[in-house]
Amino acid sequence: MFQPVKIAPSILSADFMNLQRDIEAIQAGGAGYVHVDVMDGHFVPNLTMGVPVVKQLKKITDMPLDVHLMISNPLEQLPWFLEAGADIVTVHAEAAAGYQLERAVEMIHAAGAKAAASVKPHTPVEVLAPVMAQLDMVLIMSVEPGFSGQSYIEGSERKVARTVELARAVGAAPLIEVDGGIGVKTAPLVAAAGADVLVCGSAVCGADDSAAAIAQVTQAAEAARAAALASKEA
Ligand SMILES: O=C(CO)[C@@H](O)[C@H](O)COP(=O)(O)O
Ligand SMILES: [Co+2]
Repeated sequence: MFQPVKIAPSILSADFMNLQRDIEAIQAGGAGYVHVDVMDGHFVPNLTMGVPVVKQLKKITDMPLDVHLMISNPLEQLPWFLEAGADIVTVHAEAAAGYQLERAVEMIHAAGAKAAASVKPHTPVEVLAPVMAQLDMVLIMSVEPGFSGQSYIEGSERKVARTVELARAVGAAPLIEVDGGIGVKTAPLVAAAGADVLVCGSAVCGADDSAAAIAQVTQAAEAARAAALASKEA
């Protein structure tokens, strides 16, 4: 908990006709990861990008590719994304019932990538208990997955705090990423609760100056995190 906060700009809000330009801008602005939202039109009611985009991104940036799979039957497609160069792969608990989530984590690790699991807003984070000790990252959705530009669901920060507790209870310390409606106003809430990685779509890739936006969100998050830490120590 309380590692330096990193920003993972979601390229879903980037200008696809100028994607390389946008990637260079977020890298220069200090982004920690490139967040790639893969949607299949089935698990979520939207269709976005897939393996070819991950392959091309790998050629133009050395920022870690944080691939958020919002797809049904993730075990079928996981090998494709791993082969394409995904550095962190997130699988949704709702799409990987029973043993499938454990299997997904094994497959990701066997390929040398980092494994993450995500829960939608109405799914309790407790469903991740069977794999919590193996996870490199937990992704808490603070909007219903499917679209960028939605408003942060109030109270999502409580789920972040709960995730910290659950992880600690099994002696684990996965990174905690929060995704959906994160910007200067909401970043402080989740950072104070223990979030390490903030996905920002419209607030960063949708901004005129993405580097300035990264700096503003990071500053807001770090200030809240420092205040939370100070109040714990007091
Ligand atoms: O996974 C998703 C949406 O399903 C996200 O990564 C969004 O793309 C983030 O966009 P903003 O809410 O930050 O605009
Ligand atoms: Co996402």
